[in-house]
Amino acid sequence: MLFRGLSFACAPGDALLVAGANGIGKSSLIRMLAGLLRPIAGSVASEGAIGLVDERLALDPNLPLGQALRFWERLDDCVAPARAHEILQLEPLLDVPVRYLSTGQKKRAALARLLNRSCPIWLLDEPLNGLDTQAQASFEALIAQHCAAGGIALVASHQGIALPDPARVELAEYAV
Ligand SMILES: Nc1ncnc2c1ncn2[C@@H]1O[C@H](COP(=O)(O)OP(=O)(O)OP(=O)(O)O)[C@@H](O)[C@H]1O
Repeated sequence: MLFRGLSFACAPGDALLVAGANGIGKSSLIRMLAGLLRPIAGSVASEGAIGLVDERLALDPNLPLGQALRFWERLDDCVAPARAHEILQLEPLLDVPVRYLSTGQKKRAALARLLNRSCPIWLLDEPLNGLDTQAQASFEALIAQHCAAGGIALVASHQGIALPDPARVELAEYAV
């Protein structure tokens, strides 16, 4: 048992920060919200498509990045993939096999998958991990834009992250 008695709601435009020490259950909560893990008790209701970014890249390590991203761009009916490549500065990397990308480059590739889906609910598990200061600031700006356009951003992070007027869930308060 990780936590009990936790309840919250997010409306369009909301940002919510899930905070807590290593192992408290932030990733588990995010996986429950994404429908990948079933809580022992309680329920999750959501309206609208959910985009999850966590430590798993979900890109073929043997393909050049452009081709690996194209797999998802086709599945997701993405109409303007070049936009995400540009925003995340992936253009110079499109011919590089995914397995050769650095930690931060891989994270930017995962974020491109998220942008290409244009889904209203973002579940972000440690989204700044591996990003340099400039890439962190750019992604924080993207989160602010997403919320300003009526999206929801729910973020688990143990490092400081700038979110627009965030609500905060301190998981330690619900720990069992
Ligand atoms: N499938 C599983 N079966 C059993 N225990 C698990 C499982 N997945 C995670 N745990 C345990 O649940 C606890 C919470 O893990 P979780 O990954 O949710 O923590 P976290 O708050 O995201 O940690 P971190 O900040 O280190 O990423 C940990 O003690 C972990 O070992």
